[in-house]
Amino acid sequence: MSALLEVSGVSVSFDGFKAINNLTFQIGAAEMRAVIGPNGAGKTTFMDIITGKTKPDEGHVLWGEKSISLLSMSESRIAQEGIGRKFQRPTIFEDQTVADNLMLALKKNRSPLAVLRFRPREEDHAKVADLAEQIGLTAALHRKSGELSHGQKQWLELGMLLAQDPRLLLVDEPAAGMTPAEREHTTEILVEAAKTRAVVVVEHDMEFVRRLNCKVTVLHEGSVLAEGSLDHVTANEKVIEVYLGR
Ligand SMILES: Nc1ncnc2c1ncn2[C@@H]1O[C@H](COP(=O)(O)OP(=O)(O)OP(=O)(O)O)[C@@H](O)[C@H]1O
Repeated sequence: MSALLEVSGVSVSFDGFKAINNLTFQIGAAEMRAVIGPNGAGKTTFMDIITGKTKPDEGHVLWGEKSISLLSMSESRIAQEGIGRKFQRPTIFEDQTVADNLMLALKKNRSPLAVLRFRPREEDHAKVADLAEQIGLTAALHRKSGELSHGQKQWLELGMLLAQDPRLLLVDEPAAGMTPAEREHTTEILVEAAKTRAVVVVEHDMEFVRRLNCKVTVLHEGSVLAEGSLDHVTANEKVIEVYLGR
């Protein structure tokens, strides 16, 4: 399987402190990956590098079939390439309905004039209905988004990201603050999404990671400490020492 994203030998320092240290990482075009690691391991910085927010001091970040470098691209250019990121805090339009939020997020020509002239067509309504189904919000389509529960808001934001049809979706702690039932539904959305795209989930909750049932990358001090199935990495002595705290 050829990689969709290939990170190699990447390092970045902040005031002399190496937050990412010779990091190597690959993900395929339709793959789910969990990234775990103790606080300060470099998980956020790793995602910042992929999305162009932070530029590394050295290394390569190659993207797609043509292995183009993401390093010289702006954040918005990288987003256009098909890399979507979900932060912990949802950024939905609370005064708008679920349907409106999804409609606004559809992949469209985003020039100001095009946005003003945008009149949804039948296919756009169908896409919105499809997305609502994927995130389990069909019954809430016409509710104001501000009235949704915490979990529902997170799903709506996932739906808005999926509306852009990213090839790689980066998700930061999707299960934080959710009830067990909400976590289960979140797992389903992500597992489904990873059938047709790459999904990287940064998560502290081991039960959640177990249910994702995917390869796990353990970061420590800015490098990959271990990689493999959850059982494989949690049996690793170094991982037990630094992460599981024994
Ligand atoms: N802009 C910055 N300036 C200085 N130091 C930074 C900066 N960004 C991150 N760091 C440091 O780099 C290290 C890695 O941070 P990062 O936030 O990537 O870790 P993390 O694995 O996401 O941690 P957490 O699980 O707590 O979110 C930390 O020691 C952090 O203090």
